[in-house]
Amino acid sequence: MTLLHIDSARKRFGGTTALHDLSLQLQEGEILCLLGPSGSGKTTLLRLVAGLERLDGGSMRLGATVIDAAGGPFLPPEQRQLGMVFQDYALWPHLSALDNVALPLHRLGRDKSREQARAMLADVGLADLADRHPHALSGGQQQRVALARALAVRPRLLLCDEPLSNLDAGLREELRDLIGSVVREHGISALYITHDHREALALADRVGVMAQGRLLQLSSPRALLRQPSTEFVAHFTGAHGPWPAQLRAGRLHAPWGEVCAPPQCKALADGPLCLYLRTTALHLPHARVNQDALLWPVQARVLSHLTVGEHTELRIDLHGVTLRLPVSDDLAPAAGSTVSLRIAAEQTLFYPTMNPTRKTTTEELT
Ligand SMILES: Nc1ncnc2c1ncn2[C@@H]1O[C@H](COP(=O)(O)OP(=O)(O)OP(=O)(O)O)[C@@H](O)[C@H]1O
Repeated sequence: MTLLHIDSARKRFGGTTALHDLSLQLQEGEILCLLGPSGSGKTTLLRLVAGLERLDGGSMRLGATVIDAAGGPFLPPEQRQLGMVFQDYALWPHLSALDNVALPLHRLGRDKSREQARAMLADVGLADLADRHPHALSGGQQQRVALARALAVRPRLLLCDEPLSNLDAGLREELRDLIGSVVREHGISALYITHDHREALALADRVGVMAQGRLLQLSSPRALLRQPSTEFVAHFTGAHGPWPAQLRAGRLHAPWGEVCAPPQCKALADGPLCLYLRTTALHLPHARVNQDALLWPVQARVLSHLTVGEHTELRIDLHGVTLRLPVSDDLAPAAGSTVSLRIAAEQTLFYPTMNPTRKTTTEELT
């Protein structure tokens, strides 16, 4: 069942149009992540849903209730039954973790509200720190308190505005997984905004990619990875490229030579194309691959080795595009050497273009 209906939402700030007639629907129990670069309109959309801004065009419904319609009804934020988690935790500094979580439950009375707050703090792994004040908690712990506070009121919808962006990389993953599991356990729907595609892909049931106030694609993480609808979406969700290519009579002329065009080119007209790929489509010499797969042999130049946490990565130059490839420690060819790779052709992505050397930018989307 649909919980949140956003229908042709438009928002202007002076001469800037922050949202251009954006429509989407969020289902009950769904975690929907909005992903996009800075200025794409993510926060504006979240603030409109929260009731902190008003629509200039279109409408929004929460269940059967119209919460905002341009020139029509507007439901104040406090009547929308929403929970919110922000980047900066927004805890009361003079209250303990327990009292921060219990405060919005005050209608239940002191004992009951504290009992529920304690249970919620236990759900986010903070049972032992309930009596600490925010200044005595780490950033990650403060964000757990903020999450517990937002969920304690059993909101119909949880709104998260880049909740992990002030935390270190390791902690971000841990808290991302906690948010996902606690939100799902409580059966709550969430609208979650981020500019980190890994975060969105790991957490969401569906991801919406935004640029310049428009929704470019709304898909499951799997569909988004396999079939990004535009070059911009491919690039923004971590695909590498572009490599210029030419399609001619079932053959592909790529920088690494003339090869058999993969099935996904069938729908495309002959002519210049931009080719993108994810590192999962690149196989090292000894990697096991499906023998029936169409593989293109390529040579890449090793630029350097990087140690990323417990993993080693090779920085390679593949026909003019630099990318990082995870490798095992025992396979670490020297910088300056050449490494033979195979590209899983069926996992490559193609976009028609008039000028195969250009990179899509957000400006071009307007
Ligand atoms: N209160 C405001 N007054 C004027 N312009 C605004 C206001 N809020 C947002 N904008 C503009 O609207 C556009 C969308 O901004 P928004 O903050 O929604 O983007 P965002 O995707 O959330 O970016 P970020 O990731 O940097 O927060 C931007 O051009 C921004 O400058």
